[in-house]
Amino acid sequence: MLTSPATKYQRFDPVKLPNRRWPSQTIEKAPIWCSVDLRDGNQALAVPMNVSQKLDMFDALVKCGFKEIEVGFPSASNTEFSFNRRLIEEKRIPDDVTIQVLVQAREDLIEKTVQSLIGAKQVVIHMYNSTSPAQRKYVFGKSKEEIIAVAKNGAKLIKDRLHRLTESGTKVTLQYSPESFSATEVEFAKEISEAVMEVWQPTPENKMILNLPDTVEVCMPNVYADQIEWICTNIKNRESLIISLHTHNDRGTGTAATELGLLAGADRVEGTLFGNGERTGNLDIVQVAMNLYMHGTDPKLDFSNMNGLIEMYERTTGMTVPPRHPYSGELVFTAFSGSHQDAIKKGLNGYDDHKTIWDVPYLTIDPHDIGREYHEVIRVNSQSGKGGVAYLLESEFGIELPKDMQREFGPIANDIVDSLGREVSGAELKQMFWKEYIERETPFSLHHFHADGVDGVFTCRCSMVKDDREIGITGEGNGPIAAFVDALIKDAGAPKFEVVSYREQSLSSGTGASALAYIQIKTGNGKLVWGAGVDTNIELASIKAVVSAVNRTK
Ligand SMILES: CC(=O)SCCNC(=O)CCNC(=O)[C@H](O)C(C)(C)COP(=O)(O)OP(=O)(O)OC[C@H]1O[C@@H](n2cnc3c(N)ncnc32)[C@H](O)[C@@H]1OP(=O)(O)O
Ligand SMILES: CC(C)C(=O)C(=O)O
Ligand SMILES: [Mg+2]
Repeated sequence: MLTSPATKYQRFDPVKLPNRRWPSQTIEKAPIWCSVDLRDGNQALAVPMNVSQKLDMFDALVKCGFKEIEVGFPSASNTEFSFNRRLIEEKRIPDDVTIQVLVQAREDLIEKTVQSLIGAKQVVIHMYNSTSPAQRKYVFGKSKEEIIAVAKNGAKLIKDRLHRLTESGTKVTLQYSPESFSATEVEFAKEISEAVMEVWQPTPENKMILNLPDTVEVCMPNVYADQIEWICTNIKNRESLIISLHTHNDRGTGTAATELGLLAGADRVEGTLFGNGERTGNLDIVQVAMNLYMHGTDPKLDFSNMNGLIEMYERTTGMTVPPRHPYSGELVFTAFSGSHQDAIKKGLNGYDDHKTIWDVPYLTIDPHDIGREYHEVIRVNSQSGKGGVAYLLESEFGIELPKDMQREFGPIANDIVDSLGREVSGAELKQMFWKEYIERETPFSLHHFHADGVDGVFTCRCSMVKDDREIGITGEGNGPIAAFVDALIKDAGAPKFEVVSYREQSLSSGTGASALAYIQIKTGNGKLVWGAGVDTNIELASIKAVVSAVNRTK
């Protein structure tokens, strides 16, 4: 039996912040982004990336527009160290990109980290130690004062070595993370951060980064926002700090926590592509950036080749992007269901007319903006309706079914798709359409048709096969179609009917015929039936459409 949660777990105490301001703020501009793919993402992989995979990813991150990239934990392994050296020695870091490295507050590790950075143009040295009650108790077995001493000592060890970088021209920014910040008492997080600030002495001209991680997501995003606002309001010398967010996704709200944290006053966001990272992952930066984009704010990151980015990510990390992953997943712009397809199709047509503000139902952004095609948007299975079927026929083959004919063919296609029990392609739908309308050759099939006339009086002569027997028929009317209808009823024994609707269209090359005609007839007992015919000759296409409609009355 499951333990009662009340006896095993406890609610996370919210921060006391009665006059919180973040709920009425809006995000007006992109934050400073820092990708931690090559460190936090990498450390969470069963098989971490090798140097060449890390180089590939580094280049891709630069291409997306990241100006700050945490490239690794150089004291962790030879791979991590030599990756840094290759980036620096091979001059692979663009002038406007800063590399960031992570290190614990330990002397040997700090020493190695500094060595790994010699020769770089600009770097962020990111030091962390963990501060929550559970970490203090279990991992370090230290009091609050002793944990502060670990942080101050690490900060000093770094400070003492800075001249080795700055003297050779490297610009260094310092970053401190009270790891497990969101599970730490805010007063203690402030105290330890201020202790590090005392050592590093940041100024408004030479700021340090204070990164406040939701190392393990333990609370609701509004609580994280309260914590961030509390720190922003209460910490000394706020103007000398760049407040940075670093969320994980244990409760599934990493994106929300980051966005609310930005409302609460943060300046900077750390995260990874597609949310790779420890356990349930880091914040997915693509999501937050695209959320800004869909509100009309330039995210200052370029995800216009989303498929290329996914290919690189999957190749280098061995991870996959789930099909429902916001913005990037394979199915996130796809509608299978009928009413959604109908609305999207109408919305896309409407957008084509005005081309101003994107307002297509069910699509948060224009899929083209991230390099996706419209043919991925509407896909047909048994949940689909006539709109989806018509969309595929039109977008893939230029077949523009009259609206009323869509109502007739939609359910026919739906029954077939339902019995197949799978998704169908546009080509299969075309085949269904051809079988249902164009290839209907019994009981009547046309062999030869000829009509001539003047001043609204036409005569036609045709040969047909009826029930496997060749017959010749003639008729008269005010046009070739009317003459043919007369011949069919009078000489071929077709039941009485009249043509009530007619449309024709030309087809693009490659479809095997240049004209497609649609005819709707009304039989003697009032039944409405559509027919369709194709031919290189438009007159013959319409005559064939009449035959198709008559054959379909049975
Ligand atoms: C939330 C995060 O993502 S933090 C980043 C985590 N990333 C990584 O750990 C990846 C890279 N890490 C590594 O390769 C290794 O852990 C190394 C090289 C950093 C250290 O290796 P080792 O010293 O062999 O082992 P290990 O990590 O187990 O060391 C733990 C010790 O460091 C101490 N420690 C842990 N974090 C810190 C810190 N930030 N500052 C100071 N000491 C720390 C622990 O208390 C523990 O001390 P103890 O040995 O007295 O119990
Ligand atoms: C090192 C820190 C910033 C970290 O990755 C975390 O707390 O999640
Ligand atoms: Mg992390």
